Amino acid sequence: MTETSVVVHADPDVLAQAVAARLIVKLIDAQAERGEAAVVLTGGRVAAAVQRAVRTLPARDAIDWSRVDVWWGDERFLPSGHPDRNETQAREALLDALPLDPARIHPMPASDGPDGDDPEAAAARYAAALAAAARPGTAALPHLDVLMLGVGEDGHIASVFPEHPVTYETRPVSAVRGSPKPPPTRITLTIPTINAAEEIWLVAAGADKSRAVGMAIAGAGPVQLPAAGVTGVERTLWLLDRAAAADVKRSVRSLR
Ligand SMILES: O=C1O[C@H](COP(=O)(O)O)[C@@H](O)[C@H](O)[C@H]1O
Repeated sequence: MTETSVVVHADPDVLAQAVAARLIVKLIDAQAERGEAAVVLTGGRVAAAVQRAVRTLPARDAIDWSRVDVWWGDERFLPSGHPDRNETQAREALLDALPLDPARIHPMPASDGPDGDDPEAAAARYAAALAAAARPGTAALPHLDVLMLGVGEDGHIASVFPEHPVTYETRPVSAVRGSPKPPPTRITLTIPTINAAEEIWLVAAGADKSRAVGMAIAGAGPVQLPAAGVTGVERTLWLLDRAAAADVKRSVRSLR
């Protein structure tokens, strides 16, 4: 039975600190239970703030980072090291400061990677990497303890944009052409893959997110508002600051 909760924090800084603390505990618990942990990162401003907060929290040392797999929910299809790549952001904000096993860091391919400037081939390559990490006898995905998502002003999550054909995609990973948000070419996990994660955390801050967040929690259509279409296998958690939560009914908020 999946559980959905909405947790509201005072401001973006408190939100980032609280999500970082929550993520550290989640990874500690996953390692205690399974011996390893897997997190799916997202890009964007709140994600970067959370990543920086994890770096500064001493409790991060309670995690055996050599047994953490790091995946991405989406990527801007740009050359390796480009400052707008979600991978570059995460490496600078957090990953470069951690004793991770390089073999367990799984960035989405870059546009100057093994498939060149071919996002469909790059998406297929990432799907193959996910399948290769799946445990024998399970679906073509590894166990994903927590998958983090930002929420766009238009209600997009990862690189699944409203009314875009990718909202209907059933393959595990998709190229995205014609993204309404730059850059136009991206790679994304699709909704069915996102929904295979044990927990999904949607993290949003700022008044410009309030309309999309309010409509998604109220149950909008997932094609019109992709944030409305995600549900973790065990848990879906909305982690918001007060401004982003302005249009969320008080009756559905679990904490303030
Ligand atoms: O382009 C993207 O945007 C979303 C949201 O970013 P934000 O800065 O508004 O928080 C992000 O979740 C996604 O990973 C990224 O590619």
